[in-house]
Amino acid sequence: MTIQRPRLLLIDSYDSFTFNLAALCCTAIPDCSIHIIKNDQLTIDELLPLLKSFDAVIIGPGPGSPDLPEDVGVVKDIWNISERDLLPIFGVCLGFQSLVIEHGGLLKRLKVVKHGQVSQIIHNGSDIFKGMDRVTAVRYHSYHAEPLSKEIEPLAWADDGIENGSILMAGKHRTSPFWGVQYHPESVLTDDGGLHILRNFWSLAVEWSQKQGRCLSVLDPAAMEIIGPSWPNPKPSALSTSYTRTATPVSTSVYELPGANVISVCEMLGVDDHKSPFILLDSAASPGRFSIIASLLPTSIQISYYIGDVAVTLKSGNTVWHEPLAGEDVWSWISCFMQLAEARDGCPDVPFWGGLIGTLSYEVGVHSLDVPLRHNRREVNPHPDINLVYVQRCLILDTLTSKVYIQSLLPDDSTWMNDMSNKLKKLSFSSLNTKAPFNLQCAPAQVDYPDRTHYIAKIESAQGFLGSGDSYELCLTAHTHLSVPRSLSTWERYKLLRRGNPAPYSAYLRLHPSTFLSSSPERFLSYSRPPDSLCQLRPIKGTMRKGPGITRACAEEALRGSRKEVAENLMIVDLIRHDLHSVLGLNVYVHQFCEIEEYESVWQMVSVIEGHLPGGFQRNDLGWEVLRRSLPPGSMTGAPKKRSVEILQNLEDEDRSLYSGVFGYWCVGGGGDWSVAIRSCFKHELDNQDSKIENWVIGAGGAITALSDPQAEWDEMLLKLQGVLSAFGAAKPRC
Ligand SMILES: C=C(O[C@@H]1C=C(C(=O)O)C=C[C@H]1O)C(=O)O
Ligand SMILES: NC(=O)CC[C@H](N)C(=O)O
Repeated sequence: MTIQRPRLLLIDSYDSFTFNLAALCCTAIPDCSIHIIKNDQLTIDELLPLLKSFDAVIIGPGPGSPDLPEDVGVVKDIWNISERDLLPIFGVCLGFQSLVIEHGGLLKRLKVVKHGQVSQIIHNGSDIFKGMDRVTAVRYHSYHAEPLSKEIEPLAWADDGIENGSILMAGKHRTSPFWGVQYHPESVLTDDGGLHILRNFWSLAVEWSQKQGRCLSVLDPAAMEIIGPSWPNPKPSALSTSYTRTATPVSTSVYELPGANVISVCEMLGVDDHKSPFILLDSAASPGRFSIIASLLPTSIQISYYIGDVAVTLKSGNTVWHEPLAGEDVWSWISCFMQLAEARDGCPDVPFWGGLIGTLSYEVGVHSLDVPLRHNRREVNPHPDINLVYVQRCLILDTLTSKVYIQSLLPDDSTWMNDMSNKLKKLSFSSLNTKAPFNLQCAPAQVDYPDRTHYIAKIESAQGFLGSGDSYELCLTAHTHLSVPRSLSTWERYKLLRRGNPAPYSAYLRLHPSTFLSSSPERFLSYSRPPDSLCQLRPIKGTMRKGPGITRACAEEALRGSRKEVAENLMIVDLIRHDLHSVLGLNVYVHQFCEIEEYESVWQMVSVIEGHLPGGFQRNDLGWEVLRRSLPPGSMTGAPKKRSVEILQNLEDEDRSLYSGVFGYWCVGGGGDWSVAIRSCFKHELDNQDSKIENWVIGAGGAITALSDPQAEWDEMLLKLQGVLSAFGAAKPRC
């Protein structure tokens, strides 16, 4: 006799914590398989026959109200299934609210909403709380449900004191096998209230099913077709596995060059030739370590793509051609390109051997969430959404060991490599220290700041969406436009930015038709080379100005000690865990939670979330798949991501474009590193022509929560602008 694995169905209401819940279920119920569907994927009539093949249903959290069919979809109907279709169901937050109100309860708004707040849960130690003592749990809700009939039996409460009084935190149906919790069992800061509750639910569910003599039907292929495979389910490689390829060998030579600095190497490689593209990913401050400088050939292939195009545009020298996507998406096209470019035998000490480097716009992520883009965007935003160059020769500077690596993917490239090594040896590094003064006169820019009244009105309107349960946190941003006399080259401008605001993820990317300068402190996603790839994300939430007397201890008290700041960070940590779990399955953990890190002009509160790609996976594009499924960066949207992005599309006045997208690389060895495009500026080449003025854009913003003070958020936005404005000789904005 074969023993059937427990089979769960998770109904997702477009939340950003769903895969955390799936991971918790899989930990609580060993060897279970879990299928995830969206709440609007099937009608109740389509769903009913499928339920016979499941042991239990989990109904996840989500934005909006359990009263609105467009927010809860099929969840509204599931509580009314007939006696003979009954099966155990567990609802979380929106799912729990729905359970209560569909059984005669009342939905109310909290006077003080709870987003990312930890509460003590008061319970009587019975039923799903059996064997549990003190429970602290994280809450993300604007509504709460009050049972009015005897059908729902309360099981737990939180005491919100004068804010909201006593709020129902858990309950069960008196006769049907339905349970639910208002808090989030899957949050990283929920303790025993997570795993233990789900284990108890499962015991009660099994007990109920045995009593009823409930037998599971097989999940036939037709049903599998409808609900899809179980999670996790990494997409198969975009390239047919029957294709055999020989990986390109990487040639490397290594030199110890104490004092080697990025600026002089770039100048040696011809950065001053402004007609040609140039690529520098610059670790200009800790914790950055390696700086990557491409040595592009006149024929280096540039790949660009605008959302909506049916082909990718390639350019090599003066030749431009288009490769049709042929029904695939651009992600798969790039994935195939990189699988064909796979390389081997590079130096294991360096993260990049060659590969694609460039930018992905914020709207690439918006589009992949299926959120509509602005209609006229191509007329007003001329920057490509994807803009990458294929780097076959590069120099890597290791700031820790002072080693310089010369690398080439081209066959028989020893002449170039020898030439490089001779040139490097001739550079007198000591005299070119980057801190040495250089005399750049920067004519002041004319700065068109966002309008304060307008921005504050938007903050208030964002807070309206937090009150209505549509979002738990919204990262609101705006562009500042600069008109600058054309007195400095973009490279000189970068040197000013780097000196004023050295950052771990600095960059100078001159990639026709866009020029992008970055002093970003935020890594989005890095993935090391397979096999045994490690994915790491480092979201930042919590920003404090540095200044006299503002020590690390002050920053720790103001950021780590603040309920508001920790809640903002926690929400993004939970969201990023979900993004990572979505592709990687169970192996995701929080490596660092809310640590204070020091940057040139600000203190930042940073968390680190890591995950392993499934063991034995030899594919070199799984990191790319994580990137595809995780954009836009959660720290730049808020949670739940999809609804928050929809709201922001309406609240913000223009495309974010390169700002708050990502920039970085995908190495031919399979690793990658992408940073969040913040504390950066960009301009379009069209602008480079005859006018004496050039136009730059700087984006800035911050996370708005229910606890935000609009004036303080405006000041924080100006603070983030400041580091970049210093490279434009612009007057300090008034805070
Ligand atoms: C929105 C920006 O930064 C984001 C918001 C932060 C915050 O709210 O503290 C911190 C880093 C970024 O994730 C920006 O720099 O423009
Ligand atoms: N996390 C949730 O499911 C939230 C439910 C609902 N949107 C609320 O805000 O109350």
